[in-house]
Amino acid sequence: MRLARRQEPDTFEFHKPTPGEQLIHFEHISKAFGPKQVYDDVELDVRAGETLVVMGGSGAGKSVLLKCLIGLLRPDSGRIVFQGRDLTRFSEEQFIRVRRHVAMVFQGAALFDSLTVGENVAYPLREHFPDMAEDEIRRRVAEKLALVNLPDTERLMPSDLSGGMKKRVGLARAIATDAEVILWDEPTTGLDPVTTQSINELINSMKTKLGVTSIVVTHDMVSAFTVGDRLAMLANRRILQVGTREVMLHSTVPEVRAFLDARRVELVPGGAS
Ligand SMILES: Nc1ncnc2c1ncn2[C@@H]1O[C@H](COP(=O)(O)OP(=O)(O)OP(=O)(O)O)[C@@H](O)[C@H]1O
Repeated sequence: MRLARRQEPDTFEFHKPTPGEQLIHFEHISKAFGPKQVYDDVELDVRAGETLVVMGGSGAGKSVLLKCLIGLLRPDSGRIVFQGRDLTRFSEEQFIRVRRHVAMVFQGAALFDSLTVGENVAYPLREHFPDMAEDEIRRRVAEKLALVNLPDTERLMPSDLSGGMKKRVGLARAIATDAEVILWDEPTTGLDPVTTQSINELINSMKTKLGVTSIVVTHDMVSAFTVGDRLAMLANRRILQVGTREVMLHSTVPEVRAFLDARRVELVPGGAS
């Protein structure tokens, strides 16, 4: 049934994209907090099925970009176009529907401490699908926990978990609704190398097995160059350069060069592919 014109602004339907097509476009985004100008004319596109890494120094505005995409913050001007729809004009109610398809894995996992692991993962299912049967919720929770290598942990409490396990529960919760786009805010910060590697592998397997599009914000250049199909450098209130690993490794943009040299990216095993 075709919706009446007056209802159109209240709907948000995700259409399965063709891999590689433009999915999201940040268009002339500006944002300030009081006197602090965080963005001035940010331009960035995200393609369906890719992992796009956003890198930049502390306070550059990487997390704010993700928060603008899911409506937790609003740009002052510009548009965020998602499959042809301008999200900056969306109401909170519409963003709730967007968040079914665009899930964020928050820095520090942000689990509910008073809920079991199982209830944490079930939370978005109960929120977005109030009519879903308990059996189906249990099945999906078990499936997602298995996917993040934490099978049979439903009854544990967050306080029983290590930092890496909490991150993985946060991921299971983010993917519970089968979101097509996942936003990762510092997914490997503070993790040991083995857990970091398992998170990198998860990001890659979300893409290869499920066709998920990811935006990853990270300080961790090993992770950035392991998971990123393209990398974007955010600095001086703008996206200064976007490119493949190879392009970025050989960047001649002074800010990008200085950022990468300071992190010795050339020494990253497998970094230059
Ligand atoms: N809700 C807010 N209110 C006021 N200022 C904010 C808010 N959120 C972010 N900022 C400011 O915006 C700037 C960018 O923040 P953001 O968290 O995006 O940085 P970041 O690049 O992710 O940094 P980090 O790598 O340290 O997490 C910072 O100066 C921050 O203090």
